[in-house]
Amino acid sequence: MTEPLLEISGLSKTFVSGGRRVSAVESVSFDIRPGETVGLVGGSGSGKSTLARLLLRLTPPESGRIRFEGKDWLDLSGNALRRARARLQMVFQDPLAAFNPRATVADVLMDPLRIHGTVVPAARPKEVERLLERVGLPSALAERSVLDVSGGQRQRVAIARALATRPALIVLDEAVSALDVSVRRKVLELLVALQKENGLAYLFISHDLAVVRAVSHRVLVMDAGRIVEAATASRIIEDPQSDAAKALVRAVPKLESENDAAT
Ligand SMILES: Nc1ncnc2c1ncn2[C@@H]1O[C@H](COP(=O)(O)OP(=O)(O)OP(=O)(O)O)[C@@H](O)[C@H]1O
Repeated sequence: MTEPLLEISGLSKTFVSGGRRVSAVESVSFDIRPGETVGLVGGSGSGKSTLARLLLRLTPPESGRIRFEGKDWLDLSGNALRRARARLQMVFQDPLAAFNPRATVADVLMDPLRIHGTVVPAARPKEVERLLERVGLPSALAERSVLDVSGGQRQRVAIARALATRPALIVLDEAVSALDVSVRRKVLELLVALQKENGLAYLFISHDLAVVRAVSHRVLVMDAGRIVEAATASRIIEDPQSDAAKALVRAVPKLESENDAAT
């Protein structure tokens, strides 16, 4: 069996706010294999974004281990960390929050190429064109301001930026949640196609089980900081065990009728 790409064990994070302790992530353990999409679903406040932030090392855990591509991810620093970061990228719900609002699409894509030295400077404009093409955008978009493209195009630019450093894993945190149904479906199709081409793995985080079902090989259900259920999306939809999964399944028929309305 293939070695896991990412191995998380016993990961915990507590916040203290207003004198109250909140166990945002509690003893979370799971693996992701190369080329696999793991869906992470849960209601508001269940700990999904905190888990993503721990994974990206945007916040340190209290305890637990993360191994990524065979290395102790939490121990890496300096150049080794920079090299490893290229392999683990993230796409957020609102790419504008992560982009410089004065940037052009080309600037957004040039940044990671420069920071990670992915291609030599002379080859960067061509690489920008290639990245745009891979996410289904015309090369003419390169000179446009990031403020001047549609929400769907902007999310494709965010995916292209993540791809720029040739990652093995992309964490997508509510990455299609702000898009309308037909644009969302096209972006999901793009993610699946890119995975087939490149053997990418995804951690696909969403509050929406219907969206997670469309892309995930396996789904983890999170509730109050813990993983309370793990199975295929179809199994969870047909036979949810936990209260959290039951609540997420109840929300699915409504979304399916929205999808029908859009077709
Ligand atoms: N910086 C922080 N300080 C204090 N508490 C926090 C902080 N970040 C998250 N929390 C708390 O941790 C818990 C988990 O939050 P988190 O944002 O990870 O959940 P989520 O599943 O991503 O929710 P949502 O889908 O609403 O974003 C919540 O109770 C939240 O209030």
